[in-house]
Amino acid sequence: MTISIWRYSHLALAISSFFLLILASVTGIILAFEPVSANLQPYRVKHFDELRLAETLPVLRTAYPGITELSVNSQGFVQIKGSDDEGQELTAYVDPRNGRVLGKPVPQSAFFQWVTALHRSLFLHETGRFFIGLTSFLLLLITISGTILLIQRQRGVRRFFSRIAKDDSAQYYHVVLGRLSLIPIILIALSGTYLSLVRFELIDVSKHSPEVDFDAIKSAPLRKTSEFEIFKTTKLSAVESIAFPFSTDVEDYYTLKLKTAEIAVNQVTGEVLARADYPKAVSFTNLSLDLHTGRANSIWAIVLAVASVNILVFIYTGFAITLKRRSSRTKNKFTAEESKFVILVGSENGSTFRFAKAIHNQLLKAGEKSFISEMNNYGAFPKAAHLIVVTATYGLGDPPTSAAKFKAMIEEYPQQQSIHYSVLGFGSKAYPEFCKFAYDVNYLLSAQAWALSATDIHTVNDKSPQEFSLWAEAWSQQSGVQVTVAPECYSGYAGKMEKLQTRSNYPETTLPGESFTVSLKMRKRLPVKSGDLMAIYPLNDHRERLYSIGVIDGEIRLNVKLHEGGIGSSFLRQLKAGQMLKARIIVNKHFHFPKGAPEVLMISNGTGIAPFLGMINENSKHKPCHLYCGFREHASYERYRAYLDDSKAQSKLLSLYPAFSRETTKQYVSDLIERDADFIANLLKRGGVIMICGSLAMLKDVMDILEGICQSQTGKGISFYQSHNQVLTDCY
Ligand SMILES: Cc1cc2nc3c(=O)[nH]c(=O)nc-3n(C[C@H](O)[C@H](O)[C@H](O)COP(=O)(O)O)c2cc1C
Repeated sequence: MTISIWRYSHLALAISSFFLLILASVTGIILAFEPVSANLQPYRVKHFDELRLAETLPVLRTAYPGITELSVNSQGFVQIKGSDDEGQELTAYVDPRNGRVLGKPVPQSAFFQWVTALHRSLFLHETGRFFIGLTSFLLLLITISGTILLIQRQRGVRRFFSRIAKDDSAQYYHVVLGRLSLIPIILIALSGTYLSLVRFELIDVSKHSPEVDFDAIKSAPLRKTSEFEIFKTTKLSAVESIAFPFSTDVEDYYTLKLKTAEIAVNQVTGEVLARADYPKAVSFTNLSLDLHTGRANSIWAIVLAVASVNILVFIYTGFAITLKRRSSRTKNKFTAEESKFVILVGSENGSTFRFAKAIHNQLLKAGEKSFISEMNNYGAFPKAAHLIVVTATYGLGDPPTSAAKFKAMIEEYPQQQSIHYSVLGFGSKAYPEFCKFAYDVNYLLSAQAWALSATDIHTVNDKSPQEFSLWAEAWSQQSGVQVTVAPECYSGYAGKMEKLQTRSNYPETTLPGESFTVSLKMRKRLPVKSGDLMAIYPLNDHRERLYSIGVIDGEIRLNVKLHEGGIGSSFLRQLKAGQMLKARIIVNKHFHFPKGAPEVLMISNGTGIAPFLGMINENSKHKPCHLYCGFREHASYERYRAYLDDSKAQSKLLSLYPAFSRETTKQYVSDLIERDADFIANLLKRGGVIMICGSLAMLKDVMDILEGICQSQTGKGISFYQSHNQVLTDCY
């Protein structure tokens, strides 16, 4: 919740000041060139910072007896005023070491004058100055709120400088540049605000001249200027200006205007006649001017210019992010109460909403009553038959703002009828807790009495249209409503059809409810792996059926359960050896054999064993692999036994635990998992991976048991291991 308060403040401040910020930034970029070009002038002498007044004033007075004033600008150029030998007025930059004229001061160009006036006051005098001051202050607040958002995004101050995952270009650049230019922008804003307060006399910077007691002025002893103590100790770089005495009269004195004080110096004795220190605010004003204008240092001026360019980039990327977020808002044609399909979305930056909206639009097009909203708007859905939750993950596996209340609300408002739910998680593997919130939501839903799982949870890494399409296919198959990857999500996705040849199809006597195995030969070597999916189109129309693939000895193996009237299984069952088949291979990367894992535990029931048979075959490195497989009767297991025994003999499979649900001692695969709780907990602690393939009912039972094991033995929920890719599922 807090994140949204800072975000809305950040946005509101940016909206209220963006026009003036653009103007101030553009003019600021131009004005940064003035100190850069000024600093390029050759009027600052070598070792300027070391020069003392005792060295320079006598030289200048000798060279220019008519000198009345000396001033030092912020670039360290020494300018004198007075009259030359011929009595002509003289204004020049000089070398303070020898009095040599270096050049003539040129007034600020008309262009820079114009830009300066625009930057300072918008040509509106005091009113303009007020608005510019206010803009500086707003920039300060924007920077503060932006910094807080950045800290929240990075999950703590200590991670402020840790890597930023690149997942969305506008946001990525907004954040990366924000972090880079944070300090210069804060300084621009602070100094600008301060200078405005000074300008409106809200800060007192009044300088008082020193009060000289003329009665006390001494005319002896006569000292040389080079021996004046104050001149020996004062550096030229500390001076703003020096007024020379008009005459040799002892009552005429030197007036030294330094950066911090004004001092009157007896021209005969060199004594300090009086001193008036400036208030501290004067030093702050000078510092603010240096920081705000870059007048004293070309490199800083360039930094300021770059920071000003960045402000323009922030304005652009900030509004791009906002527009994207707002584009996800949608008006519903049907109410939550009357809709059969309810889509709840957890999205921070709008991209998840785009995908969810594509589903919603397709449902509406198919004539269905569909309702889409934020997850926080969870409520009663009396007519709903399907609930689709599409959510991103943020922070440490946290919900996006629009889903922050979901967990609490779901417990509070149980639905009155059964609803088929499906969870689709969006996330990025660049973060340690991949799609954690989606896993949490899936688990939470699975625990609700009214909720029936329509599909296994699916995840989408970096907005992958392919991964989205896997969910769409699985869900379409269950719901009977076709959902595809809409062009707004991805325009280039087109599944390529491959030609495969049937090698064998057995047993030939398969009856409905029983399973059979189809072996398919690839005409050319396809980059297919066990765990990938194969889509077939049995009626040559949009109707698609998906099967898990096991690859054994270069052949694709499908284990299929024959359904009475099932178009996919009936089609596959009638294939004869040698017959050709057109199919689409769908890469299902998240369910490939985890090569990096130290140990793998596979859990299946029924035909879910198919991908595992291939993975065991793939295990040439003899990684410890354990298979827990459930069947109805011994007969179904017999078909795989020889192969599995052989794999054990070759050390490709370490342990094998079959469970039979329709034999005299009824046992489910979940019973075996419960029995081996300690072993499973230790396997997870060692970094091992659990893979589950089979029916959704089996998945629910197994996940409930795994949740209990994980909570009691590791102190972490199952979603933690799911989000760390230690629990992989592919169920239907
Ligand atoms: C600050 C930040 C934190 C994120 N944290 C996670 C995370 O912990 N786990 C994850 O899987 N994805 C994480 N992501 C990636 C987002 O979930 C992913 O990009 C998602 O597609 C964004 O969806 P949205 O545009 O609808 O908000 C994070 C992204 C950002 C910007």
